[in-house]
Amino acid sequence: MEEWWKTMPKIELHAHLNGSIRDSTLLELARELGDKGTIVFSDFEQVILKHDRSLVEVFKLFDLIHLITTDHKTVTKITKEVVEDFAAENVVYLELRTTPKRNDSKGMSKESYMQAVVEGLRAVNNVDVDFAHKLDAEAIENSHPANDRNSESRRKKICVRLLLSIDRRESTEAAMETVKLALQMKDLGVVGIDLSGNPVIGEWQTFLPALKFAKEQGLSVTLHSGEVPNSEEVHAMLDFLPGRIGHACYFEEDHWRKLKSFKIPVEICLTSNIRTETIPSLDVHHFADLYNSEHPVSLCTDDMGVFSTSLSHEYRLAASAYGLGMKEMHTLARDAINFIFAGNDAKEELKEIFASVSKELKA
Ligand SMILES: CC(C)=CCNc1ncnc2c1ncn2[C@@H]1O[C@H](COP(=O)(O)O)[C@@H](O)[C@H]1O
Ligand SMILES: [Zn+2]
Repeated sequence: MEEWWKTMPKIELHAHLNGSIRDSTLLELARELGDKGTIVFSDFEQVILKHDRSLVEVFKLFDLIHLITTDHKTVTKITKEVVEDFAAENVVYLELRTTPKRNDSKGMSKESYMQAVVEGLRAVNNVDVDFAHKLDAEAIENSHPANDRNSESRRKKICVRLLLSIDRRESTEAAMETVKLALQMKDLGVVGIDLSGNPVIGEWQTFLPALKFAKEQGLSVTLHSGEVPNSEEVHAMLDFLPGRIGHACYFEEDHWRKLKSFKIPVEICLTSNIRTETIPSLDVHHFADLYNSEHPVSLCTDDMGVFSTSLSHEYRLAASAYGLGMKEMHTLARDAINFIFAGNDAKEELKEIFASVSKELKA
């Protein structure tokens, strides 16, 4: 029998596309590029197989990953696989984030990069993907004609929404371009903006105009916050009142007070924080205090490929580190519905899914 942390429905709110690639796919793509002479495969292989990476090494690995994922076909393939992997472990709602990238040598614009991502969502065929309400029925009908849908009435379903990330290396103009693209893509399941990238790079003031614009235009915003000590930036980020924040590792007393009084939900990435040594061990992780004070939190993977984890594994870790039982885990997973960025239809559907499992738990 599969373990309950795998079978229980889960919600993933903090997953970076290029950090979630299967090791096998990464190696396969690297080998192809090695054969072509674009990269030295053995260097790459060593970095992928290394597990105790420092913060600097993690961002080096991202640069390497970007070297091998910057053509449309690959972006489509990895998107498809990442969604399939989350669905396979019963993630019922996924907010997948990615940085739209321009790559002139491949004829790629930020927009065509995102089209390739959407292609990947359409290409998933072992699970139904709800990613855009307007296109939902049509997409499902095309990929599974009515006849075989009857025989597959118990197919799994995953609801996917997209967040476009602004990389901290980007200029105000580039950030603004990403926000405008997100607005254009609202009907394709884009619900918000993320600010991410190497936390020692870039200034809050650079991104603020684009983030403000996003908010004014009705997009939700989540921010990587407190990945390195930067008190002033954390205050500015909290004052911005984002829909959620990620990490909150180097928070001080004043920050916690503000976070709690503003009730800003926190995306918690246990393995990521331990691997990158932003938190020394699970027993001193801020999850415990936030959970005990009933502050809204959600367990997330961050980069399930880069950190060799899965959302099920994150739940198992939390269960054993903080002594939480099956019912508490179910409630924790369910309560994330309150701070997903998708609209009410998706929320209602998720409530039903979780309610039917609650009944089973009580039975
Ligand atoms: C090292 C450390 C503290 C890791 C915590 N986690 C992260 N913090 C900030 N940005 C990230 C993190 N993980 C992934 N990213 C961003 O997401 C990108 C990969 O996904 P994508 O290309 O946007 O599809 C990376 O290049 C990086 O810009
Ligand atoms: Zn992240």
